[in-house]
Amino acid sequence: MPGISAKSRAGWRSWQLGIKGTVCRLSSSSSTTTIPVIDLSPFVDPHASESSKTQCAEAVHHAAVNVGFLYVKNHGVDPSIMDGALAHARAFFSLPQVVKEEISILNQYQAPSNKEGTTPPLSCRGYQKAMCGLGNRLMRAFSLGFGLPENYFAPFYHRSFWCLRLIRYPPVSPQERESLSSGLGCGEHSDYGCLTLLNMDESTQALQARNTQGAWIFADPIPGTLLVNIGDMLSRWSNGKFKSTPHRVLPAVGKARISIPFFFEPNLDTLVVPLPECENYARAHGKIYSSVLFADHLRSKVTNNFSFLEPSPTATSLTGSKVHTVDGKGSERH
Ligand SMILES: O=C(O)CCC(=O)C(=O)O
Ligand SMILES: [Fe+2]
Repeated sequence: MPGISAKSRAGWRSWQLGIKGTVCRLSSSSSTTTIPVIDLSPFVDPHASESSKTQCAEAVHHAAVNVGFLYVKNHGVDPSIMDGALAHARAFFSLPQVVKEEISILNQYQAPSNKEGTTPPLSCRGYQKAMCGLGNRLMRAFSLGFGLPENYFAPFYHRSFWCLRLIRYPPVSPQERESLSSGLGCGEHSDYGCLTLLNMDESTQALQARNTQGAWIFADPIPGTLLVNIGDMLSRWSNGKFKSTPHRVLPAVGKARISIPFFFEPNLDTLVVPLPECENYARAHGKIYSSVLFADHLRSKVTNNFSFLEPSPTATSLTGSKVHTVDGKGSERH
């Protein structure tokens, strides 16, 4: 999830080339790098062979370690679900301002429940289920990639504290696009959770990821794929081995852009214990991470990033029976 205050990291290793499978080759003036496109069908097909799963898990692992971003194709989410969500978002954003403000994050601390007259994006149950399904498939691939049992992460995700966000970037003039201080895009940040599953409209040259050479690389939509990126929490879970790559969004000239990030997170009460399987990596890079309760991690990120928030409850009360969330979604629902 984006921080409102941008954060950057120094000293990133260069993204490496040469991952197996299809590759989307993207160039910038100072470097060439790739965001791999990975076929996730072995984790969709219940009859897939173990060797096809292992191969796919290796590709996913490689991308998470070296790039922090990957496209997935044959991911098991029906295209009509993805397109339907974009259509809902478009319909919502074209509503009168006064209607949209009813559910403004500034007007309430918890998302409204599905009440009479609810605007279209709140009927998002099917989308949420599809994204949680995809998130679980990816976590199975990550488990195998770490050399763990395929269902290692399952107990941490059965009450995922997911968050769905609909974003519209208003169109800008060429001058405003040049001026990053216009505030109309999304500033450089890394996502603070585990996995972000991004559904974007057809606009190009908007989302950019920063490689270790500091070059901004466009991550344009590829039909039939979803873009996945690793967040800070999963990076920490992997003892820093997975990259939580900084990214940003430039506003589009003359045309609004819609994007729908789905933040697939563990249960709020998950104690994230950095994986011993990655300790060698952590030692070699001079940093061993400590365990953290996901609720504590989330609370500290959210309160740092959203200045309008009042001091939030303690972690212990957050993990209790009633959860409030600032992003309009919470857990305990599936
Ligand atoms: O709109 C996008 O393409 C990305 C948004 C994003 O990075 C975020 O919400 O964390
Ligand atoms: Fe982000």
